[in-house]
Amino acid sequence: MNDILNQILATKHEEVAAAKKRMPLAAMRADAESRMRTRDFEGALRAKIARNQAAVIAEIKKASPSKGVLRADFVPADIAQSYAEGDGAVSAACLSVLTDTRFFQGGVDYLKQARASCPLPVLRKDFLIDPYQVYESRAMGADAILLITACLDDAQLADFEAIARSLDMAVLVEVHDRRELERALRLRTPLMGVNNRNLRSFEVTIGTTLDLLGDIPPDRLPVTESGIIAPQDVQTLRAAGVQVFLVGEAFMRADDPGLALAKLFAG
Ligand SMILES: O=P(O)(O)OC[C@@H](O)[C@@H](O)c1c[nH]c2ccccc12
Repeated sequence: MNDILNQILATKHEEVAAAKKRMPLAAMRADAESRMRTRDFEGALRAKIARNQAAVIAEIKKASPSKGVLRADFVPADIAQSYAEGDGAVSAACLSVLTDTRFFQGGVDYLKQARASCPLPVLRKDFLIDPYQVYESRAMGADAILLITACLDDAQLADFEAIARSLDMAVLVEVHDRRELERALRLRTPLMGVNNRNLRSFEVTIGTTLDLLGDIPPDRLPVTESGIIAPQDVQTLRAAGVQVFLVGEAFMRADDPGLALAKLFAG
C-alpha cells in the first residue's frame, strides 16, 4: 500500500503540522475571514455553459509525479493571462493552480501570482487532509478548493465543505469510482469532479467519466478531470453531455497555453 497517494498524504501531515507551528489555526482562520470577497467559481462555469461553450478549468502545473517536469519555462502570471485571453471567443472559465511543492513543484506564491494577473476565479489544487488547509486556502486567495474523496472520510468531507461555504469558497469534490460518487453526492456542492486518472496506479481513461456520468443527477454539474489531450476526447465527452473540463498537461506542454486551449476546444 506504499503507493504515491499514501506518500503524498504522509508528507501532507508533516507539512500541516509544521505550518500550524508557523501560524496557529486561530491566526490562519482570522486571516481567511478577513479576506475580500471571492470570485464566483461556479458562476464562471455556468456563464460559459449558458453560451453553449465548454467551461474549461485551465490548470497551472509545473510537474507531476507521473510525468516529471511538464514545462521548464514556468511563469504562472503569464500562463494565467494566456488562459484568460484565449483566442477569439474561446478562453478559460476558471484556473486551477497546484500548490503542492514536494510532488508537483507548485507553490502558494504561484496561486497568488496567477490570481493577481487575471480576473478568473481560482481553484487551489492540493491534497487537503486538515481543516487548517481550508482556511489556509482562503487566506492565500483561493476561490475554490478541491476535496478528494479518496483522501477523506464522510465526516471530514462534510466538515471541510461547511468551512469552505462559510468562507464563500466553492467546492469541487473529486471521485474515481461509483462508491466514491455515492459519498460525494451527500455533499451540497453541485461540482462533481470525475478524475480519469487513478491516483494510485496513474492509469488514465476518459472511460471513467463516461462510466459514471449516468449516475450523476441532473441537479449536479459533472467535471471531467485529467487525460484530456486531443480534440477527439473533447468531442466524445461533449457528445455524452459533459460541459466542464479540467485540463493541465495538454496546455502545459504548449508554447502558448491559451492558444492550445482555444484549439482543443474550438468548434
Ligand atoms: O494534466 P491533466 O492530465 O490534464 O490533469 C489535470 C488535473 O485533472 C490533474 O492535475 C488532477 C486531478 N485531480 C488531481 C488531484 C491532485 C493533483 C492533480 C490532480
